[in-house]
Amino acid sequence: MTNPTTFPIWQQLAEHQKEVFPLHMRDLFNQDPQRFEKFSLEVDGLLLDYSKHRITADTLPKLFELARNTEVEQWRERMFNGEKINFTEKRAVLHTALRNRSNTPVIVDGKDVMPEVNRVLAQMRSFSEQVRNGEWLGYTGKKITDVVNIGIGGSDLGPVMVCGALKPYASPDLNAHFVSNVDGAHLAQTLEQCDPETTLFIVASKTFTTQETMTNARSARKWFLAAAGDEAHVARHFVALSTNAKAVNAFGIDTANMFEFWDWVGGRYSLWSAIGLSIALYVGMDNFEELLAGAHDMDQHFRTAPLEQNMPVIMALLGVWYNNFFHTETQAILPYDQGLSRFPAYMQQADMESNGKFVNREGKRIPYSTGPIIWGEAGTNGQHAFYQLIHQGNKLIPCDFLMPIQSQYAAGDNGDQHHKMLLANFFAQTKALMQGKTSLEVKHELEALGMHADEIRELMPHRVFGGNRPTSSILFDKLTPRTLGKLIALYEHKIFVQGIIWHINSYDQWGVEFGKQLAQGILPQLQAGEVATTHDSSTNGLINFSRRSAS
Ligand SMILES: O=P(O)(O)OC[C@H]1O[C@H](O)[C@H](O)[C@@H](O)[C@@H]1O
Repeated sequence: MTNPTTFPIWQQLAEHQKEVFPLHMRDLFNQDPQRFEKFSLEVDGLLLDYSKHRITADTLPKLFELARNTEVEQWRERMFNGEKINFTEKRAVLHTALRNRSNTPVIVDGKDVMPEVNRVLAQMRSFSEQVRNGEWLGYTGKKITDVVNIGIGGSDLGPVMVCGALKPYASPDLNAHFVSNVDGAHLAQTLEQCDPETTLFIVASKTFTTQETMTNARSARKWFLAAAGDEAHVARHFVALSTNAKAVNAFGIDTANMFEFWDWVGGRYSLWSAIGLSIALYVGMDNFEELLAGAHDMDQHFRTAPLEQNMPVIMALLGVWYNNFFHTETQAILPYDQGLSRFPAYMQQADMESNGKFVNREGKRIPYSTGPIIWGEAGTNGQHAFYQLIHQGNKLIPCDFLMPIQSQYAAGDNGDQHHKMLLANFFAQTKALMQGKTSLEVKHELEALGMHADEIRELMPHRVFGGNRPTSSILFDKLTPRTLGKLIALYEHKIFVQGIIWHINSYDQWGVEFGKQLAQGILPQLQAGEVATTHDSSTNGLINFSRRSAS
């Protein structure tokens, strides 16, 4: 069966939702003091508290049955074993091999990929160590002080997010910059901070054909050559991360300066590959390998734990519960950690590019909801912006709250206070979203302030909080490279499980191609300054308006 809604369990879940819907979590907590113990799980130092969800003891067993009916366990093995589960691109999906620290053979097309994976890791170690210890020098003999990663999408977001998160582990002698947008401002503002003599450019592109990256890389090369003069110096200042040796060569980067990866690494799953070179340079190869080790820990857990104790599976099923039975449309990711401020953006690509699909694996239009809209922002900032809607809007928004128990920073004498405040806000928000505030509580509160009864009556509806808003809390000791690796892999596997249940291919992204194709057609028209007549009237109108303004 390919349509999950045709399994009897789907219908049972829909019925069960009708029973659960009227229940309030506040009452569920009052009735069962063991709720936290029953609905929380600790794996390798990561705690997932899923007790603040609209579930009863009957909910997850039904969802596990759905997972079993849709063959999540079998598909999981297919992925780990290198089967070509990305069938529209005829590719295996093996980001797990990139961090396979136990080094067991992983076979693709009859060949073990591990020797190649290890070869590139060794190349990354050797290069990053040379740059960091000053053996690799710029063309005038100076040490590299700035690394500029030029890439976009999966060749940017992962390294940006990880470098932001692992800043406390970074070398103080090396700045990491990331240029992605084809808007010239991004490159120009970055180059203002760099000196051509001491800057290393990493051109990161799986395909090495992406318009934005190639344009930025060409402009960076021009900027560099304007100072360095001789083309021969390019070799010391430009390296490439790609699967496409031919295009790297054609661009003018010696393939000796190329760090390879393979077509079985999806762009949005590529930070574990050579695409992580900027991370290795910034925090050192030992820390990069710790990141891989953390992801490997999570891979082992995901692969071996029974569904009932499997953290990515539980997160995925809760997501399906809301998405398909409560018909929620979005999922917020709210890290209470400044270093993780790009984590929601990273997860946006990982999740939405993977599961934003409208046909199933047979190419049939899907009659049920697939991937959610992922969004979010670091706490506590978000609290002062959009949390109003989460608390009192009329949309149900499941939220993931994430936080390290210990900070990496002591902000002066007040250091501990900062972190305690952050924790207090985290706990308070999830509590408030769960329990809400009743009219009686509002009444007592306002009476205590000495407010007149008429005014209380008028204000009451505005000050009531419905609560019953679902949150997962993910706590961990400290945001170390290893923990970060686990966290990212946790979400990757959550996305995988949901894709299997929805019976879609989570590993292609044809939807991105269409806009790219059209842009390729419009660009020559803009360059030629032609009057546009061949498009719809809106597109013609916009192009022609831009011509007028440019002249
Ligand atoms: O690494 P590249 O080949 O330059 O691709 C960069 C990005 O481009 C595309 O638009 C894809 O949708 C992304 O998945 C990919 O990460």
